[in-house]
Amino acid sequence: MPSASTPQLRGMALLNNAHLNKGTAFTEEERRLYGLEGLLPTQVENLDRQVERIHRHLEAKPSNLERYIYLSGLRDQNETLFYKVLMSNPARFVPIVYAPTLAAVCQQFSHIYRRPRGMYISLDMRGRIKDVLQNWPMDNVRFMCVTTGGRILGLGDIGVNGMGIPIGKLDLYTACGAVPPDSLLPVQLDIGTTNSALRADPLYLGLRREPPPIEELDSFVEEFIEAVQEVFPQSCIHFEDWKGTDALRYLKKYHDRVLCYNDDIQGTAAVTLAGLITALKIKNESLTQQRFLFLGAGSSGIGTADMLVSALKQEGLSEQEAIDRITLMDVNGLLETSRTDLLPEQERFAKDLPPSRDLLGMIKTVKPTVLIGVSTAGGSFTQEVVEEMSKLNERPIIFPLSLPQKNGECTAEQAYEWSKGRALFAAGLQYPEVTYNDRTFYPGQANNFYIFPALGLAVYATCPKLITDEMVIEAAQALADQVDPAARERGRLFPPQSDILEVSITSATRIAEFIFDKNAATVERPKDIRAWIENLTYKPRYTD
Ligand SMILES: O=C([O-])CC(=O)C(=O)O
Ligand SMILES: [Mg+2]
Repeated sequence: MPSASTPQLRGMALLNNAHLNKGTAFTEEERRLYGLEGLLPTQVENLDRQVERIHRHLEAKPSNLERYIYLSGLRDQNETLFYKVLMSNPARFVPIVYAPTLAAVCQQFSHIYRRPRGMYISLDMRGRIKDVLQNWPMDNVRFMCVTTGGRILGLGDIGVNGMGIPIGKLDLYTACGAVPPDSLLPVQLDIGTTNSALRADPLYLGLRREPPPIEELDSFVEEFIEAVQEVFPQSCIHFEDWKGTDALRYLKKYHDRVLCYNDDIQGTAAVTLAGLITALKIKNESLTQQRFLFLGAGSSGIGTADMLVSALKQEGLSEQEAIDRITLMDVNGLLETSRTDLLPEQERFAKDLPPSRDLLGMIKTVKPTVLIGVSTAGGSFTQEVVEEMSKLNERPIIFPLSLPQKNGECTAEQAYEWSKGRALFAAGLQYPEVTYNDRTFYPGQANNFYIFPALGLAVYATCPKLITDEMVIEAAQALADQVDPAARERGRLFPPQSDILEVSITSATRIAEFIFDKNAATVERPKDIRAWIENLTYKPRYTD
């Protein structure tokens, strides 16, 4: 991709450069100047007219997967137009370039593959990762979204097919947070895959081997992290959709060493916390009055539980008091002290209770006010579970967060129906409004896209050396504070997606302020932080 110092491209080379191409929007003068005359139809159009045509193309497509493929092609032809389309209607396009369509995209990634995007760093490149990173044409990389594909959404290990996720997450940095796209680099660490069906697929694009033992993986990741520090010293490493144990281990290892962030741990935790803060404003209760039960104790479950402990401590509880409020169950049952399979991060939450695999029984024992699902066990919040929560609580807080839809612990309709309209509900995906007993309910989408684009924009602007949990909690607070009382009145837990850019800029301003207050920024504090941030944001428009 070109930078300011790139010599002016001409003719077909200019039309084939997605970064500089304007297509039919090249003016007559530009067409003369750059050898484009005769290469374009006569009409000179503006960006809005071009967007209109794209909308028509998209309408004619039979599925969101086809729309995704079409939009990826558009990005390869004309980046400005691609982002203009996305930003013209985020509520419509986020579900296409991101969840839920991304689940289908990732499952078929090797089959629908068209052109390379981002970087693929494989185990075979050990010892040379630094040289390989230097092949990337841009040197101002500020965010790398990195996956191994080890746990993509609720799809398990899908190896390099997971590359759809870093691409999609980074699209949202721009579409929802206006972070300039040329500062973003999607990365797939190809470590092989445990998925034998994929390895047997002749079209599969990754290494056909099992992932290496842990020590080997650790040294590969270490070489990668070190190489990033040298080649892109300003870049934040955004870990996404690694196998749960890897996610927890590497965040712990690197969070106070390099600028990094784990979206599944910290982002999911922050958006859940934001939803809780809003739900508690509706209930007029405090966080310290709650008891939390989690189904799922992987990276998202533990990450959210850890962040709750931090938030409860900020509200005055001791660490032990905070931990006592939180109970977790996973596929092997309750996290309790006799279990021998727990990670250190999980052991801290182990209860002195007998073993149990019975969610309903656990609800009766613990009497939670908040039930959170991060288990990928579709349908596990049964009617009995929701009814028991509703027996214990006037307004039960029920967040089935697992993705994709078939992995969700219950649907919005089920939660409202089984709780007789009393549940305060958020899911990982956006459900349409639900009408129950003549009342309309607005299910929230507790998705980390309310957090990472805003946090990313704040980090882009302030250049801190590390991302701390406190900054992430500030992001949650900033989000919750943007749900106004009238919206809360209608049971809404999150701001509308249609305003996502405005929401992200407001959050980013708050987070940046916080970073300056903590003396964690490495740039000078401006007088008007919001205006300064707005000035740094990417605007999809053609430049001369
Ligand atoms: O990608 C999403 O929509 C949420 C997420 O991080 C995950 O499920 O891993
Ligand atoms: Mg994720």
